[in-house]
Amino acid sequence: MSGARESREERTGQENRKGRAGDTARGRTGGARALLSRTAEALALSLRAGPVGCLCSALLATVQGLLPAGIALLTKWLLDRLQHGPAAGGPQPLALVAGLALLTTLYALLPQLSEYAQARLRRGIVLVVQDRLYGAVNRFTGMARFESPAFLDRLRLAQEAAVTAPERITASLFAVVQQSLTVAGLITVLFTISPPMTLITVAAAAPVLLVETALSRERARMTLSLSPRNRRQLFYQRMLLDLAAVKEIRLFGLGGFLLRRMNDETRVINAAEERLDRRALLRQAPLTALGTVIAAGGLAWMIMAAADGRFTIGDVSAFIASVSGVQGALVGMLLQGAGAYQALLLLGHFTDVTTAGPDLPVRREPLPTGPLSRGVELDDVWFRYGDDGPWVLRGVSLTIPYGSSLALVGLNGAGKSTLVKLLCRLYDPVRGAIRWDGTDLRDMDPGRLRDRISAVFQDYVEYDFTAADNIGLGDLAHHGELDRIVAAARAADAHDLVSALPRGYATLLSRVFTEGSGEGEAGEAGVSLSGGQWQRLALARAMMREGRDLLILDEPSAGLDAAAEERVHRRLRAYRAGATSLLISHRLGAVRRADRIAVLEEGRITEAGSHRELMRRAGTYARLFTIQASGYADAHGPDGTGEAEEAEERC
Ligand SMILES: Nc1ncnc2c1ncn2[C@@H]1O[C@H](COP(=O)(O)OP(=O)(O)OP(=O)(O)O)[C@@H](O)[C@H]1O
Repeated sequence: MSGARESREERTGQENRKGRAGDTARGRTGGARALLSRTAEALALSLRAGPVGCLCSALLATVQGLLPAGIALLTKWLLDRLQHGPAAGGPQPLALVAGLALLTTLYALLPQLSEYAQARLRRGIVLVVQDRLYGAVNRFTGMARFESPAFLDRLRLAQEAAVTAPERITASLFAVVQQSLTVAGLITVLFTISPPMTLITVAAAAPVLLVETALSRERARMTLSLSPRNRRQLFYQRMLLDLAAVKEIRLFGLGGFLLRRMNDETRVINAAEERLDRRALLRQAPLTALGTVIAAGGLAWMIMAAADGRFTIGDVSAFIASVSGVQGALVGMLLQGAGAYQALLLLGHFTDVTTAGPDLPVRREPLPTGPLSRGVELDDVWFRYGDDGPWVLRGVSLTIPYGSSLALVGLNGAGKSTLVKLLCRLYDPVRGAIRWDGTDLRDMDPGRLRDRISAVFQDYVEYDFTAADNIGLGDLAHHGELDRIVAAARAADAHDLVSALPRGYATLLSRVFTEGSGEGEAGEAGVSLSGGQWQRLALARAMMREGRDLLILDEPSAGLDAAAEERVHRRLRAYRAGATSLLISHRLGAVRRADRIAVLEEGRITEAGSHRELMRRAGTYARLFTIQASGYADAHGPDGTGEAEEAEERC
């Protein structure tokens, strides 16, 4: 193996690894720098999502923050004026009453305005964040990350973060700004009255502040440690409501079992929360009492001083307003800060996903992917899903010459579908290479390569769209062309079944959505298809991709009845004639007419040749074929003897 090749293989291994796990190191820590950069990121996101909503929220927070100090000051002046008359100086009582009325009205109205501005901002953020997250996921060209439990876990957290975190961080920041201004304003008012009283006010708030700081850290830790349990709880919830699982859950009586497991998780979560709440109560109660004692002591001293004429009634009123105001604002700041801290940790997962590097290496200037003219070649391809996993493909060398059909046969788990994933460059080989007319797939743009391929995958998708959409999605450029959709349906033996649907090609195929439902309307239920009918639509979708260079059919007829299978394969043979194709099927009758048949056993090609050559060779293929053919022969005649040849023909 050449040095260049070795280093490419090393890189591929690393990329596959990176693809499976994602970039795990970044973003999940709660270090100060990471938190600061995430705060900046959340703010930038909010500004982008709704600059007006953001500025309005900031302005409202500033005004709301200063209002308590203003109200305390006006109240003090009013009381002083009432106590000492014009000698007290300052504005007229009526002006003070009017000022107080204005400020208290604002105090009542501004929260509603700021709720409106933040809801507007929230909607904008959801759109931007959704676009960013799913756009990033869509840019992953391979599928390793989608098959990695660690990355899927991260993706779920990122989804959660996308919905809540940026808005929570922004809202918390505004709230912290508002409460800081409240604290600063009240302390300034108090300081003008009495610097020692300012100290007493801060001292009264300090114990609660300390205990809340410790508790918010504990809460953040608990949320993180309970997150796997929360995810499992969600999994049980989903299972209990999942349409695909209903049959098994009912038949095997699994409902109670799943419910018990879900409740067990909830009990553990509840117990942990209960423990923390109890600790909070035990610590908060005495310290809150201590804070109150300090404040009460300060108040007693102030009243005595007021009796001596050193303070006015207005001073006493400002003191009472400030103590409760400062304490409330400080605790509020802490709670908001704790909420923001948790949201910032969660945002780390969102950042990880949206900034994850490419999962497969793509050349800066990919080589052109021309129309296939010579063929596709697998050269000593080795592949495994993880560095410590078993080899799934072990030195596979195969050629699909241009214009010919290759059938791949093998037992379950032999590696056939894996090979398909590699051909579509959803993974890269760990060793060896796959070449398209001599060009390594890794040197091509994956999008352009896939544009030249059509495929029916073993696990095809059932889209909750109309029948026409289900087929038209095969070629988005011609998605709305009914003639082409009908031609594809005919080629896949799906036209009659679609025509018989209540609204033909416009019928919605869904058990989840309803047809023709507008806002507030229930709409008609969509139509459900059988497995074999869905499979024919998947085939039609592949047929929609006219003029592609390589057709891959991975078990295209597994769910079809015998008559449909025969019709489909007849049409497929006509469709494949002259085209380059790879057919994978356990139904050996369907593969026998391929130009070449290769047998894959435990990741190795053990036999290759035409049907007749392989039957003469009497190896694995012949054995498997005979087993299947004899099944038909048994069914045909009472003793099954002398029927093999006839059965072979029928196969
Ligand atoms: N995402 C994955 N991660 C780890 N191992 C995998 C993954 N997908 C498949 N495998 C393993 O790779 C091996 C080959 O699987 P593959 O699906 O390619 O087999 P197959 O020949 O298509 O089988 P079948 O005939 O049952 O469809 C199996 O042992 C399987 O467990």
